[in-house]
Amino acid sequence: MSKQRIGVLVMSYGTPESLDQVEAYYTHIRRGNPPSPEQLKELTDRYEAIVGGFFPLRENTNKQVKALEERLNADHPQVEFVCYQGLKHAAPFIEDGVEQMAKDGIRQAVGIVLAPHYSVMSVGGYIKRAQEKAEELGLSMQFVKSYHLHPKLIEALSNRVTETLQRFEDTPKADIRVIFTAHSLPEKIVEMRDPYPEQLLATSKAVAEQTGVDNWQFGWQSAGRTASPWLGPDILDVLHTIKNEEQVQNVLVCPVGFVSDHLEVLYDLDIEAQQTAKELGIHLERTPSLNTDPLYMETLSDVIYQLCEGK
Ligand SMILES: CC1=C(CCC(=O)O)c2cc3nc(cc4[nH]c(cc5[nH]c(cc1n2)c(C)c5CCC(=O)O)c(CCC(=O)O)c4C)C(CCC(=O)O)=C3C
Ligand SMILES: [Fe+2]
Repeated sequence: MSKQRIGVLVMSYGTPESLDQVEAYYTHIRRGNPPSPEQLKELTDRYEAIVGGFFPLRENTNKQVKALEERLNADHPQVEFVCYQGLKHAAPFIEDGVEQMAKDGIRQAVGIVLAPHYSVMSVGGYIKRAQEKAEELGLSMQFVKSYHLHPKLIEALSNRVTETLQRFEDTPKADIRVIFTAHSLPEKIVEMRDPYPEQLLATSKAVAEQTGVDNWQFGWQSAGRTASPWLGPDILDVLHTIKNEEQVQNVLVCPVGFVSDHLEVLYDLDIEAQQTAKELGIHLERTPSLNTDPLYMETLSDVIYQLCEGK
């Protein structure tokens, strides 16, 4: 008898492949509205600032998907797991991934997003698109919605916090403010009783507990520049406030909402927040991204398998 075959749609944000694709990418994020020349230049400049217009998210997602497929098949040799990529704003799009599964004759499929926290505006959007395409093709799919408290995820993040605290050398731990961050979303999600802020706080609290960190807080980052308000306080404002009101001089930023090196980490934190910290005389460090951390791959493998087993 042949092995049971399960298709896994691994979804991620997506990034351009080259600088000339930035406009199409940005237009897609803006739901078909092309950016103004100023907006396009501003985004292109940010990509150029991070390692000279290289798009690390592309390679990182490729590596994560490959590592996850290997992990799943090593953990469960009785099943054949086949991973497909589905990106939100770049090719291969979410719909392309679902279509490829159907073409390959996949009968059982699950979907997961490379982002641990659920929001109807983020993960919810990925799932909706995959679900719609799957229904159109008569493929039945199940989805992992969040995995923000999985013990191996907490362990992976805690290891990074503990290791990065060493960079402050002789500074007592109590004098280092740990700031957990995630991508901001429009404030209206709060009225919608969206679980996103609560899940992010739960992850932060679990990591703080596991690392014995008492001096911590949460801050938002990378808010959109639109007329409607976004969740705050923003990390840049937090840096000003804690320096001016509490004389904090050492900050460790841990971006718990992101799992990969990309623009939000390499630009918004490493360039923009670092610049603000320098101006304020704050020593700022950031925890390394998870990327293909084996504990992160095990987290994904576990939650996918549990879903397949109906646990
Ligand atoms: C919740 C969330 C995550 C985390 C969860 C997840 O991973 O899904 C995330 C991740 C990412 N966001 C990314 C890039 C961008 N996001 C933008 C704009 C927006 N993000 C939003 C939300 C999120 N975004 C929202 C509500 C907007 C406003 C427009 C809209 O309503 O959709 C813009 C437009 C310009 C700007 O505002 O900066 C860019 C370039 C990249 C890729 C970076 C790279 O290429 O290296 C990544 C991983
Ligand atoms: Fe974004």
